[in-house]
Order: sequence, then C-alpha cells, then structure tokens
Amino acid sequence: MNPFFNDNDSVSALEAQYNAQRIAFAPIVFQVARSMRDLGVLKALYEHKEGLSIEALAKETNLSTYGITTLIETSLSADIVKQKGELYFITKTGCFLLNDPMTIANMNYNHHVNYQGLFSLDEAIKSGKPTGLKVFGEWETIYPALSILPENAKQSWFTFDHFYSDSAFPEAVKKLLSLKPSKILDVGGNTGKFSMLIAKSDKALHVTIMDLPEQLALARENIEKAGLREQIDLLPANVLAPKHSFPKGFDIIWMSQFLDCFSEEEIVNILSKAKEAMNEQTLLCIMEPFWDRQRFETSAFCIINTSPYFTAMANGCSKMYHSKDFIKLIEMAGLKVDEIIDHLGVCQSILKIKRG
Ligand SMILES: C[S@@+](CC[C@H](N)C(=O)[O-])C[C@H]1O[C@@H](n2cnc3c(N)ncnc32)[C@H](O)[C@@H]1O
Repeated sequence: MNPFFNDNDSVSALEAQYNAQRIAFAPIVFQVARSMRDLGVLKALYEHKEGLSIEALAKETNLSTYGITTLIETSLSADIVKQKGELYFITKTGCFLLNDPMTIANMNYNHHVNYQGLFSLDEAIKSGKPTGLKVFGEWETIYPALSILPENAKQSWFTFDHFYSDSAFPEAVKKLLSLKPSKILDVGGNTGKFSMLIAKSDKALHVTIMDLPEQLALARENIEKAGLREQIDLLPANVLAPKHSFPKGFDIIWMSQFLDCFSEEEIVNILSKAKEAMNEQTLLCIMEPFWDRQRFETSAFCIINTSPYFTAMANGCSKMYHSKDFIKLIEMAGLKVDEIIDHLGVCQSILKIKRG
C-alpha cells in the first residue's frame, strides 16, 4: 500500500498561508479554468505556440479585452498560462486542462453535476441526505433520476462513471472469463457496458443485469441495438428493498463501482443478501477504486474527492472507501476475501470473495 499524503504539514507557515488561499479561491480558479477551456482561450493558446497578446487573444476568441484580461490574470496565478513580455503561452497544466481525458471528465462532472449542489454540503453532512440534489429535482437519491437529469449533467455523470470503470473492463473481462463461468449476474450493471463486452467475448455466456427499473430502460436500448437480447437478461430490482433477494444459480456475481453507492450498513445488508444466493462454488467479484491501493497520489486525490458528491448529490450516506474499511464490511457479512488484484485500468481493484 502507498503512503499517500504523508508529506502533509511539512511546508513553512508562509507556504501554508498561500495553500489556504488556493483553497479559499478554488471555486473561482476552477470556474476561470473551465471558462478558459469552454470559451476557446486555451485552444487558441495551444494552437499558437509562438504566444498571443491580450488583443490577439480577444480577436481570436471573439471576446472583449476586459474578459480576456480577467481570465488570463487568474490563469497566470494558477499556472495555466505563462507570460513573456506582452505575450501569453499555455503551460503544461493548461495543456492537461485542454486535452487530458481524465481532467476533462472530472471538470465536466464537477461543473455540471456537483458545483451548485455542493453549496449545501453542511446541510447534507448534518442530515445524512443528499440536499444538493434539489438543484435538479425532488428525489431521495440520484440513481432513479440518472436517465432524466438535465442533458449536460447526465452526459457528464455517465462520462465520469464510464471513464473510471471502462478502462478496467477489458482486463476484468479476461480475469472473469479465465474462471470459465457460464452464468454471470451483473449487479448495478447500469447502461449494460460491462455485460455487453463480456457477452460479446464469449458467445456461450449468459449474463443477467440487475439494476433499478429506471436504469434498465437505457440498458435495454443498448443491448437491443447490439443484438445481444438472447444472451443478456434484465432483472429490475432495488437491492435495498426487503422483498428483493438475489437470484441463485450464478457462477459469478459481479459488482463494479456499485457498493460505493451505499452506506456501510447497506453494504453489509446487500452482501448478506448476495451470500444467501451463493453456494461453495459461487465467486463474488467486486471491482472498486480504493484510494489507498492506487499507484499514484493523483488517483488517490481524485477518488477521495469523489466522496463529497455522494454526500451532497447522490444519497447522503455513501463514499469511496479505504480498502481496510471495506474488507471489514465483507467480513461482517460472513464472506471472505480470497484474492485482491490491483491496478486494473486507471484505478480499479478486484476483490475475489467466497462464502466464509
Ligand atoms: C456508479 S453506477 C456503476 C455502474 C457500472 N456497474 C460501472 O461499473 O460503471 C451504480 C449503479 O448502481 C445502480 N443502483 C443504485 N442503487 C441501486 C439499488 N438500490 N438497487 C439496484 N441498483 C442500484 C445504479 O442505477 C447504477 O446503475
């Protein structure tokens, strides 16, 4: 395990005061960086490596010199641009903001999904309810609303979710198929991406996606388009509802980026239900991004800072877990971790679990 954030509190008081200002002004710097990207200023600088003056930038982007100066000066303070005389140039950080898929996914998700709702984080922390969700509508949790969120929020949510899980799917498919399963239950299968990939990779395999009915409408459309209706079944269910139990007879129960949508108590409850559907041969495979099991601190930073979204926007009670805390919950449900495979895709680990 990597000792992330071990250098904390090692800077001078002067540097610490500067760090505190970076945090105090973070929402402003964030919005300026996003406007620099979305209004085409970063692109203009990227395409003019020879540098551009304020006037040339204003002309290139059709913005006023006042607007450009405001954006450029904050960007200068945030290492997004650099200045030589009258000319401005994009920095390496600016290039990541403009071109890096992870940065783009994180920024769009934070702007379109989280920004307004996180204003009410205090209330969410105190009440245990996703109080920020009211910026989009009146729901208990974000999950039944995913397919009807405003278009920008919906696109950004799915791109963010898929960015972190999709990159691990090809390797995960190989690991699962090496176990020679004939029936897989994909719990929280979302739009059907994983199920479709694994079904295409083994034509003899049968997959069932269990998810909320609202979510399965999107999955159904995708599966029909891909001509996989014969191989993939849909099981509408709310895993939290006492009347819904897990179906039996599967070789592998697969949960990808699913249990982080629930509180500790709910996770134990869901895993106990899964256990009831497992026999000695059934393998429960859980794929999760654990912040303590990353290769790079950048990944740990992104994963940790996804938790406040769960608090204020998603359901008020879940988070991205530390692997030690998560394994405790598995054991509380009477299950046993048999193997952990780290570093799949950008940030995922797979826990292979058996009946205890
Ligand atoms: C973060 S997404 C994960 C999607 C996908 N497995 C992946 O790896 O990208 C969580 C999924 O859990 C589903 N979900 C949330 N609460 C649920 C519940 N109570 N019962 C069933 N599914 C639920 C959501 O609809 C969503 O599809």
